[in-house]
Amino acid sequence: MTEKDSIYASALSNIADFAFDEKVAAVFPDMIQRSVPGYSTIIAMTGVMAERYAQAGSYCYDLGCSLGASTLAMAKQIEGRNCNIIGVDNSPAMLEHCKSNIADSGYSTPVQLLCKDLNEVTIKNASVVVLNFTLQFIAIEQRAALLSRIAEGMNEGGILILSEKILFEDEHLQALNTDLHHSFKRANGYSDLEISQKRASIEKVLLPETINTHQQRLQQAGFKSIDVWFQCFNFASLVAIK
Ligand SMILES: Nc1ncnc2c1ncn2[C@@H]1O[C@H](C[S@+](CC[C@H]([NH3+])C(=O)[O-])CC(=O)[O-])[C@@H](O)[C@H]1O
Ligand SMILES: O=C(O)C(=O)Cc1ccccc1
Repeated sequence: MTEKDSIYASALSNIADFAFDEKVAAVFPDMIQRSVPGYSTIIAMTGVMAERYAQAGSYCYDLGCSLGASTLAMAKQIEGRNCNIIGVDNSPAMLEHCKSNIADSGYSTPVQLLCKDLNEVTIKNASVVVLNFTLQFIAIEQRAALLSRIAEGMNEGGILILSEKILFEDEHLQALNTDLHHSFKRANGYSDLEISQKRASIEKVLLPETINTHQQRLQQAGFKSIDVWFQCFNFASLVAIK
């Protein structure tokens, strides 16, 4: 079973920038479940959408696959469909845990894991591409080029699933949703100290944008039909069809 996240439970004299190291990898399922409202729904529906859009003989990409949650949801739903899943992450610690999760799962869908930066990954013959809470960690000025490369590597009729922490243009809504997110974390057992120390550690590395910015960028990248299919407080998921 997964360990409990207590990384920010005691007062730290120096709060380092958040990194996907072994300490995080060991507690990641607990951390993300207790930190992202709607996480399990987004993962399960990623599988459901993959089932609908996966084209025979194509690739399904899980970009920023972490411990493989979205990969496994897809692997389950597309068994016997002659598709390959490619999971990519640039954290060796996360990918080690991912590898054993895939090995333990027993689904027949072939999965290949790559330890690579997303900017160096070739996307080709893709019918499903998943960016679940990953684009937010990519430098803002690199996001448009990455999405254009993804669109180029996708087949007509393919789907991109983009899940992100989001910002609000309206400052009242921004304050409200940040507050509701913190209440959600408190309800899941995180203390005020844990919430504020984690907030400081992700401040410079997790850079959210508005839904509007995401939609415009997806359109510019070449996607045709774009919609928000899920939102809970300051977390949202979009679909974009090529
Ligand atoms: N440049 C990069 N190249 C490759 N990987 C990267 C890069 N930057 C960050 N990552 C990887 O993106 C993942 C983001 S977590 C995704 C959760 C998963 N999708 C899930 O649905 O369970 C989201 C979160 O922790 O909020 C981490 O594993 C990083 O190592
Ligand atoms: O914990 C938070 O406040 C978040 O915004 C979500 C999150 C989840 C896992 C790693 C980094 C950020």
